[in-house]
Amino acid sequence: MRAPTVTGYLHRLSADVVAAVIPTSARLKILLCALWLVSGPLLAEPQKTGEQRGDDFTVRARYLQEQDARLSPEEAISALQRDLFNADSRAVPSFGIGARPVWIYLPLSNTSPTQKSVNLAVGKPWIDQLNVYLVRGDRVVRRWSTDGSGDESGDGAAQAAPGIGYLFPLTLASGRSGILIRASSAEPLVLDVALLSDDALAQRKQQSHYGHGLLYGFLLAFVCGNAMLCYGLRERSNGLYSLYLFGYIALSFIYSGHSNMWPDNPFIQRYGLSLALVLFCSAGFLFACRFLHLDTYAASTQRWGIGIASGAVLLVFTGAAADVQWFSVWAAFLFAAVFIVGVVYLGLLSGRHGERAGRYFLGAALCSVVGLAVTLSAFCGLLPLNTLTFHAVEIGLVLEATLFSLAVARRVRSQEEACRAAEQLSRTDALTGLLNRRAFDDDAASIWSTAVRHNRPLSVIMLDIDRFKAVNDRLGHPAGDRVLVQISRLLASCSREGDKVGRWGGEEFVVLLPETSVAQARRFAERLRRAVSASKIAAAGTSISLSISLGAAERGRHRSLSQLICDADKKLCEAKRRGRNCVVSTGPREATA
Ligand SMILES: Nc1nc2c(ncn2[C@@H]2O[C@H](COP(=O)(O)OP(=O)(O)OP(=O)(O)O)[C@@H](O)[C@H]2O)c(=O)[nH]1
Repeated sequence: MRAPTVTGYLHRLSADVVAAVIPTSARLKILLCALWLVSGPLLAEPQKTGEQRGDDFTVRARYLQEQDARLSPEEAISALQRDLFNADSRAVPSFGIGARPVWIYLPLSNTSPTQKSVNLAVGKPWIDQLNVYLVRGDRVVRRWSTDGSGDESGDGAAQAAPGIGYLFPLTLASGRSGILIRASSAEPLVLDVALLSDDALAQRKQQSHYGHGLLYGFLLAFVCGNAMLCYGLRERSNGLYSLYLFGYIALSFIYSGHSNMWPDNPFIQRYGLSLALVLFCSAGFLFACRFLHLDTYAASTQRWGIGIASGAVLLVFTGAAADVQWFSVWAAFLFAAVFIVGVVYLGLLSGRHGERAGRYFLGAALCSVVGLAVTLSAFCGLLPLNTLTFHAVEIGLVLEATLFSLAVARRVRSQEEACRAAEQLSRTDALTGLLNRRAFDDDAASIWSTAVRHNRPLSVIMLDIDRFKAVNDRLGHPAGDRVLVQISRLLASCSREGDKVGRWGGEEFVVLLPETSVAQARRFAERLRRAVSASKIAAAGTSISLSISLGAAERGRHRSLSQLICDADKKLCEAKRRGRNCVVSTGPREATA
C-alpha cells in the first residue's frame, strides 16, 4: 500500500471539512472548496530520481557539474569511471539560475532476457538543451538531443510533454547499460529524471491535462469576470487584475511546456519565461497601486514602484533584443523577488494609512506571493522541488483570485450600502427623523397623481406647536429640540403606514393622508391634538404640557398639491386665530378654485 502523500492528505482533509461545514459561512465554504479543487490535481506522488516503478530496472542517478570546458560524452564516461560523479539526495535536484551544465548518469539493469521499452522523462520544459546518450560498457550506442543534433532515427525523437518535461523513448537490451544526460539552461536548472512505462506516462499526461485544464479554466473565468467588471464599473483596478491573471496564465503556459506547441520558435523557448514573468509581476504591481489608491497617500512610493517595474520590463526586453539570455533571466527573477517583497510592503503601507482595502489586499496577496516565493525558491534550488512546491504559485493564485473576488464583492456591497445610507440621509430631517420637505414633496407628488388619476380622496393636515417660542425662551433651544423630537415620535406612531409625515419647517409639520376624506382627516387630527394635550413632555429636567393647532383640507377642485397644502395651512392659521389647541378643516369637497 502506498503511503499517503501530504497533498493526498490535504485533499481528503479539505473534502471532509467541506462536508462538515454546511452550516458555516458561505465564504469559508468557498475557500475550502477552492482548496479541495486545487489539491485534487496534486495527488500524483512527487517524482523521485532513481525510482523505477513496476519493473526490473534498477536506477541510481549520479551528477557531475561541468567546470570550464564542455565535456564530450567520452570524457564524461571517463569521469564516471574515475568516480567523479556524485549522488544527490534531493528528490528533484535543482542547480539554480545560470548554473554550469550538469551531467547525469543513470545505471540501468534489464534482468529480463528480452529488450524493454521505456520512456525517459528529464527536466522541465524550459530547459534549453538536453543531450541524452545510451551507454553500454564505455561506448555510446545511441544519442538524442532536444535540438535535433542527435541520432533520433529508430528510437524516435525527443519531444517535450507539457507538465512533464522532455521525453526520450528508450529501448534497452538485456543486461547492464547506462544513460548519460547533459543538461544546460540559462533558466533554473531543475533536473528531475524518471523512467516511465507507457501506462505511467499516459497517466501523467492525463493528470497534467486535467490539472492544467482546471487551472486555466478557473483563472480564465476570473480574467473574463474582472474584464467585465472593469468595463461595467469603469474600475481600472479590475482590468489590471485581469491582465495580471492573464500574465500568469501565459507564464504557466510557458513553464509547464505548453508553449512547446511552437517548437520552431526558439525565441519563446529562450525568452518566453523571462518576458512572461516580468509582465505578470508588472501587471500585479500596477494593480496593487491602483487597488490600494496609492496615489492619494504614497505618490512617491507609487512613482518608484512604477519606475522599477518599467525598468525591469525594459531590461528584460533589451536582453531579449540583444540576445543575451542570462541577462533577461536574471533581470526577470530579480524583479520577481522585488515584486514579492514590494507587494507585501504596499499592503502594509496601505493598512497603516487606514485604507480598508489594504486588509483584504494583504490577505489575498500573501497567498500568491508566498506561493510565488516557494515555487521560485524551489526552481532556484533553495527549497526542495516537489509537487507541492512546484504548484505552490498556482495554489496561491487560485486562493488569491477567490479572496480578491470576495473583496471586490464586499467593496461593491459597501458602496451600495453607503449609497443607500446617503440617499436615506438626504431624505430625512436630521433632528426629528421625519421626511424632510424635499422627500415629502417627492413622495407626495406620486400620491397626488394617483389620487387625481383614480379620483380618490386625499387629505392634508398642517399642524403647528402652540407657543413654542415660549418653550425655547424659558427652557433653552436644546429643550425645544427635545420637544420637537418627542412630538415627531407621537405623530409617527399615530399615523398609518401609507400616510406621509414630514417636517414642513420650524415647529410646523405636514401629514398627507391617502384614501382619506376630510371627515376622517378631521377625526385623525382630533386624535393627534388630544394625544399631544394629554402627554407630558420631558425636557430640561422638567415635564411640560403643550398643545397643537391643526388645519385639514381634502382634495377637491385643486389644480395642484401645493394648492391643497395651502388650503390646509389657511385652516391652521384659522385654528391659531380661534385660540389654538383646536382643529379647523374645510367642508367636504370644499376648496379654493
Ligand atoms: N428648538 C428649536 N426651535 C425652533 C426650531 N425651528 C424653529 N424654532 C423656533 O420655533 C419658534 C416659533 O415661534 P413662532 O413662529 O413665534 O410661533 P409660536 O411661538 O409657536 O407661536 P404660535 O405658533 O403663534 O403658537 C421660534 O422661536 C423658532 O426659533 C428648531 O429646530 N429647534
